[in-house]
Amino acid sequence: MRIAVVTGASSGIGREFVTRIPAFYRQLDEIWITARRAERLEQVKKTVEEKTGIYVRIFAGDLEKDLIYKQILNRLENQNPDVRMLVNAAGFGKIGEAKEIAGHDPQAQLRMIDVNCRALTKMTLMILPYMKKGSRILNISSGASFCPQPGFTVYAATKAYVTSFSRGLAEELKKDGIIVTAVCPGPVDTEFFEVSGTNNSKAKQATMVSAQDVVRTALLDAKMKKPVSVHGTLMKGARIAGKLMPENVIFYAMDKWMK
Ligand SMILES: NC(=O)C1=CN([C@@H]2O[C@H](COP(=O)(O)OP(=O)(O)OC[C@H]3O[C@@H](n4cnc5c(N)ncnc54)[C@H](OP(=O)(O)O)[C@@H]3O)[C@@H](O)[C@H]2O)C=CC1
Ligand SMILES: N[C@@H](C=O)C(=O)O
Repeated sequence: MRIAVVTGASSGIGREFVTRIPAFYRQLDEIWITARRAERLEQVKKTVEEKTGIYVRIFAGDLEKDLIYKQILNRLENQNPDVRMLVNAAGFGKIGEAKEIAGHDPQAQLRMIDVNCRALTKMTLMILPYMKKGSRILNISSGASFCPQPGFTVYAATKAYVTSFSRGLAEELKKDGIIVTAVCPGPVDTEFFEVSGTNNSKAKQATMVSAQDVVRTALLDAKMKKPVSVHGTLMKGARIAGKLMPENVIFYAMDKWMK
């Protein structure tokens, strides 16, 4: 049985992947989707099943808790599927200085590390034994992984982990023919900014792209076995600048970017 697994499937980038994966892998038997909001997952299931005929299996639960992994692992052990694609899209950010955020919500940034880094790593390591030559892992990182971002410090640090983890893993898995792509978008028009807190940044609003465009680029880049997928000229430039610019110039630019 050939399957794809998508986390963060209840909205935004993850949901967009679920709708596009059937055209990417035409011989899938099932897509397994996960997020906390079960009713949202039901809507995604209905839409995708009606459109493609592929069975969508729901795992509703919180990636900060153990139960969801047990449920998925149980199913993996019972069905021994060939996982063609894993998309780790679940994640969130909180805008603000680290000390400020900790002052009104002491757990928020630790939870961010749990979901953005720990859950992504745990899911990847759990599913890897079920992947074969030609399987793909897409980890949704961010342009925020290109350099430190004061005012979004912990979030940017979690995404630096995701990009680094994905690039290292991509090298390790080359011998097995498994392709890993870190997807690094700039601002994307999703519910992300409802969760992250007010997005006053005019630069972000002016450069916002759609989840459709980001996912289309990501799937093409994964097809071409690229280790990093960056949608759009601006973010491609930001990636190069993050490598070449002196730190004081980067921090000046980040200050403007966040305002
Ligand atoms: N939007 C943007 O500007 C950018 C986003 N990204 C990254 O893209 C990814 C997807 O974000 P995006 O689609 O934009 O945002 P959304 O808020 O639309 O989607 C986030 C998804 O993550 C799931 N999720 C969050 N916390 C948990 C949890 N504890 N357990 C299980 N699922 C969880 C949510 O589901 P539910 O609430 O139902 O649990 C939801 O499906 C994230 O990793 C984000 O960091 C990267 C660059 C830019
Ligand atoms: N890239 C976006 C989040 O990851 C942002 O800059 O807000």
